Amino acid sequence: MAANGSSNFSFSRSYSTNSRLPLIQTHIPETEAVCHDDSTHPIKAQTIDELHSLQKKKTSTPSTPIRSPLGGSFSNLNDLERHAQKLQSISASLASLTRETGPRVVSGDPASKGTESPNKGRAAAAAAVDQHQLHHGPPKFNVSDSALKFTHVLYNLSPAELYEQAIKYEKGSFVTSSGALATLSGAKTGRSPRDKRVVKDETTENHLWWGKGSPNIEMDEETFLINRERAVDYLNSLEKVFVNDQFLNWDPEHRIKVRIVSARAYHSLFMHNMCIRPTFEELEEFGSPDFTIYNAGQFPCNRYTHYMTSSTSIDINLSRKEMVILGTQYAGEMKKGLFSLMHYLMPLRNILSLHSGCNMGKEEDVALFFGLSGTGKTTLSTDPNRYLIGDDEHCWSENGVSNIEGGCYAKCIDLAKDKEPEIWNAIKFGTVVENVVFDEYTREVDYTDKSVTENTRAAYPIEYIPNAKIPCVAPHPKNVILLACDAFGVLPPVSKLSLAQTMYHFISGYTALVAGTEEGIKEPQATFSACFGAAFIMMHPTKYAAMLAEKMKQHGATGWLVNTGWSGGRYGIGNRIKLPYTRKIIDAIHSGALLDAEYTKTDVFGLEMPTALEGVPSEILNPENTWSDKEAYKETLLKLASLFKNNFEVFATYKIGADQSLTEEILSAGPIF
Ligand SMILES: Nc1ncnc2c1ncn2[C@@H]1O[C@H](COP(=O)(O)OP(=O)(O)O)[C@@H](O)[C@H]1O
Ligand SMILES: C=C(OP(=O)(O)O)C(=O)O
Ligand SMILES: [Ca+2]
Ligand SMILES: [Mn+2]
Repeated sequence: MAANGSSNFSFSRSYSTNSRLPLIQTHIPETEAVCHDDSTHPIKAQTIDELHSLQKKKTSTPSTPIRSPLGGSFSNLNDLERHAQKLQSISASLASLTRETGPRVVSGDPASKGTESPNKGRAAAAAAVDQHQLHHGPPKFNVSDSALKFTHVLYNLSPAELYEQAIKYEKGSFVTSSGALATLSGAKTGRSPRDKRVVKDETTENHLWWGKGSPNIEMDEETFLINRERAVDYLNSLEKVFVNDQFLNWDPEHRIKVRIVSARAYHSLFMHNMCIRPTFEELEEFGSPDFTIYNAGQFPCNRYTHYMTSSTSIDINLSRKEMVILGTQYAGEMKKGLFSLMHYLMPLRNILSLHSGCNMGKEEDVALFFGLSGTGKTTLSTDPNRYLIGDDEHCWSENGVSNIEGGCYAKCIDLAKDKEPEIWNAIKFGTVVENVVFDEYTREVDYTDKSVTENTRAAYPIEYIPNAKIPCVAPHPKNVILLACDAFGVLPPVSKLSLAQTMYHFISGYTALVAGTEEGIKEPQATFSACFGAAFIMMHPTKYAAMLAEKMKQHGATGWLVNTGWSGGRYGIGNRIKLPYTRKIIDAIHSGALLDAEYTKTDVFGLEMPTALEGVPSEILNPENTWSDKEAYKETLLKLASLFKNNFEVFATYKIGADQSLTEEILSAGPIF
């Protein structure tokens, strides 16, 4: 038979996208009517089962040979021991803290009837591990039914295997026309910052930022354990769980080992993409994790539990090095939860954690892009003329900048191939697309469709961006770009900042978007989020600000404020600044051209705006010029200035850095009116 089939049938030429199925031409030319089989290979399999067993090739010699010690021989005892240890470590992660017995943890898909031996580098079951053997010796009392069951562990599966798991077992999983895995995150399509809890204990009480304005809503150790038990019980009640062992931070000196236990293939693939992927060898040597996430997102927390105010809870326990997720399946919680962890761990090592994108030019000039959600970190750090270091989370240490993650998480609402080709092309096999709508027949994604949510997302490994720099590390930054999407339309498209202004705007963390899709809301909603990521910081914002000031001074970095929002009037009257203009502005920052430009100073905010810039119409550089109603401009400007002022009041009483002078300088770098 002709392998490509083209000689004995062809698709009808009249096939159009309207007809659901192409017609098949069944007329076969006389000369080709006979099916010739030239193959000289005899069939190797004698049975269907045997045929199927031939389909999957073992990746390596059996370093992890058997499911049961009785099941066969093994060549390397050390390997076997290592894998037994790995399984014990996973079993320890899944152990209940209140019962002496738990389910027996075994590796592999329960559906594959024990015929598959795991690949090299994976945890294999040398034997099923009883949790009571690990922790408490033989059971004396308190035996529960769960001790009689098995929990199968699907450990660091490949994207292909995770696709199969998702499609087989998770409703709402589909392969899109570009090969991505489309999933639904359930009722929650964004993070739930009000449901985040942090355990307050002796260690964290004095170290963390608590109280008004802080993202760290307290809970006690006991409540954490109640929620942890709830999550562990839920996970153990399942036939199988997914376990990912991966890394955070590309700086090898400060690499953190994380384990993610989850119930969905979607979550496992998401983290596979977002964290740093270990090599087989690194996985063999992984040992026990530095931090563990229990994601039981399908299962709610109990509102009768102390400190709980809804069915959702995201709980961080820094002393136990654990995080528990209940009642939300939004995958971004895991990524941003780990980011919170880094905001605690890294400053302890005198390393600054940053909610920023980062890229590097050919001359090794490095830029950071700070900004709240939707302001352009991912879009602008993904630049065909520069090396991508990362789109969202970085560390700035003595060694320079390092990406915390191994992937990117791009917004995809209104994504267009011509405007953002790198991100568009990254949405292929292996990429998870969340909450997008697609054509039920062609499986082509409609990126303009907001039916499920406006926060549609794509998570892909960073190497899916062609000019990503691997390893994702870079020298000290030259430019620090603060992005604000100003829906009031009064901030200049770009301004050069003094160090004190950079600090003022960094601590303010301003952006203004238009609130959701609620009808009737025309007024922009100002958001102030300290350090452009108040939801993730663990200590007081001034701690991070002082570190940033110190580093910028030491390395001579220049601060910039870039408005990626409105021009020509506020939302409803003006328009969002065109992305190609913003890109030209960013180019001029990178090239150094803007450093030498001519500047004028704005009223109220005292921002230095360039008078001209290549590729951008000069009249838009001063926002006042773009407003036809000058009175409205002035009014809106003053309104925004007073919002800034009110927001900053709480910081006025804090000392920033070693002496009072920096604090005073920063205070006077705000709007004056
Ligand atoms: N002038 C502009 N600058 C940056 N982004 C813009 C601009 N105009 C429209 N956008 C859109 O705004 C969104 C920015 O989102 P993204 O880069 O994912 O933000 P972040 O990573 O900071 O959350 C993208 O969808 C992008 O296409
Ligand atoms: C994933 C997120 O990051 P960002 O919107 O900044 O890309 C988030 O805030 O949930
Ligand atoms: Ca309660
Ligand atoms: Mn982003």
